[in-house]
Amino acid sequence: MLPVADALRLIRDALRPVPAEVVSLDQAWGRVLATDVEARLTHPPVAVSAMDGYAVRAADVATVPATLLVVGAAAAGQGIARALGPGEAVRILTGAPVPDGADAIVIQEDAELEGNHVTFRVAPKLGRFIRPAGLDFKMGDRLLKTGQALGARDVALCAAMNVPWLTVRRRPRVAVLATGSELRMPGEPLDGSRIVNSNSFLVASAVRALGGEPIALGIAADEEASLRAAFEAAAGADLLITLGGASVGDRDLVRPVLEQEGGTVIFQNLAMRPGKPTLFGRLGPLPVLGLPGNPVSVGVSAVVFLKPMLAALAGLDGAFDQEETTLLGRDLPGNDGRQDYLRSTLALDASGNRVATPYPQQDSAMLRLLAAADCLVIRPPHAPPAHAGEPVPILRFDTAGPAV
Ligand SMILES: Nc1nc2c(c(=O)[nH]1)N[C@H]1C(S)=C(S)[C@@H](COP(=O)(O)OP(=O)(O)OC[C@H]3O[C@@H](n4cnc5c(N)ncnc54)[C@H](O)[C@@H]3O)O[C@H]1N2
Ligand code: MOO
Repeated sequence: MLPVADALRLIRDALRPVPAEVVSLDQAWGRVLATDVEARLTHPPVAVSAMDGYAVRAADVATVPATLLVVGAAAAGQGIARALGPGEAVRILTGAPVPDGADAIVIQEDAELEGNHVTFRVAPKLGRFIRPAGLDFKMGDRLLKTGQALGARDVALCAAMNVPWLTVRRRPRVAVLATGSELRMPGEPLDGSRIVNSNSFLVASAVRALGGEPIALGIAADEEASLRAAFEAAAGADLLITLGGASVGDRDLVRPVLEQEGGTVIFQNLAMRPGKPTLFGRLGPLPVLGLPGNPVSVGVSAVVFLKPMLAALAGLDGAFDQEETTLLGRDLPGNDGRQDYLRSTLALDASGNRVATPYPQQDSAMLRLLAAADCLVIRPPHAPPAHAGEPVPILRFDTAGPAV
């Protein structure tokens, strides 16, 4: 049985980022940059006022009260044509260009206007409330980097940098194939001991949440011809995920058919629970992840494998380090040789610490607890008994994308 960390390394070594495409800003959220992004302007382009008030020469207001002549008004995007002379002030609004000659802004709360004269009772410091040109960024500054996923703030920054188009990785296309003659699609008539296909929906939804594009290949029967046809339909995808038929039973055909078709198996059988029969291989250029059929194995694999795989296909930096640490909410017995992923709730204790509490029942077929869980507590192979209050590694379900 291969340790999970080794499996992740083999997966990382086998995956390459998908090609890039150009998208407009309104399609950019959640995408991963395939080039650095440079500012196409300087922001602010000129010195501007940070407040509503009066632009002055600080030296004219060094002794207060001081009265100056108001010679014009400046608003955002609309400066005044002439420079400020001695004894002069300009009415100025937030964001307006500061007139030449002015070197401080006095806010209007500290000024008294009478006719076209303004009196100040507070002496401003040199440069007060003036944002110099380029305070935010300068033309040519590289503010966003290749491999970065774009959140809402990043998209806004690109817009402010006057960059309307971005070169990003196209969404990885993930073909999803359920296998099992017992399976029916939700809503189909069910007879006998048919099972409803839930796994395809979990994986397709997770692929979407992780920035990919799922391709639904439906259900293959437990027959070689059916699997073969489905494998052919996956050509052109960036990744094929098969669900079920991964174990050692007579009807577990994913591996035999993959090998018959000239594919290779890079690993199978992991020291993990659930998810032991997980397989990773290749069919020509197509990476193949074979997950066991148990719905909980699929849910766990979505976090443990799918997330880093989609990150690697999208060229996302640093996404293989997803573990966090929280405190354990209950005592746990010592572990055997498989790394356990325990469905757990996450809550704050009375002191404000985050606490992860595993459910007492962890059967691999119980989808209900998978859906209710907030995170997975990781129990490394041969971990000694753990006590409530100890720090433990966890994987969260709710940290898919770059969000805001
Ligand atoms: N002798 C052994 N038997 C088993 C071993 C083993 O090492 N030796 N491993 C066990 C482990 S661990 C797992 S996990 C399962 C995985 O088996 P398969 O990958 O072959 O999964 P299936 O048999 O196809 O299905 C298992 C279970 O899940 C249901 N299922 C399948 N697909 C779906 C779907 N798309 N949606 C919802 N539910 C699905 C299926 O009906 C079965 O109930 O093997 C153990 N056995
Ligand atoms: O590894 Mo299986 O997924 O334990 O249930």
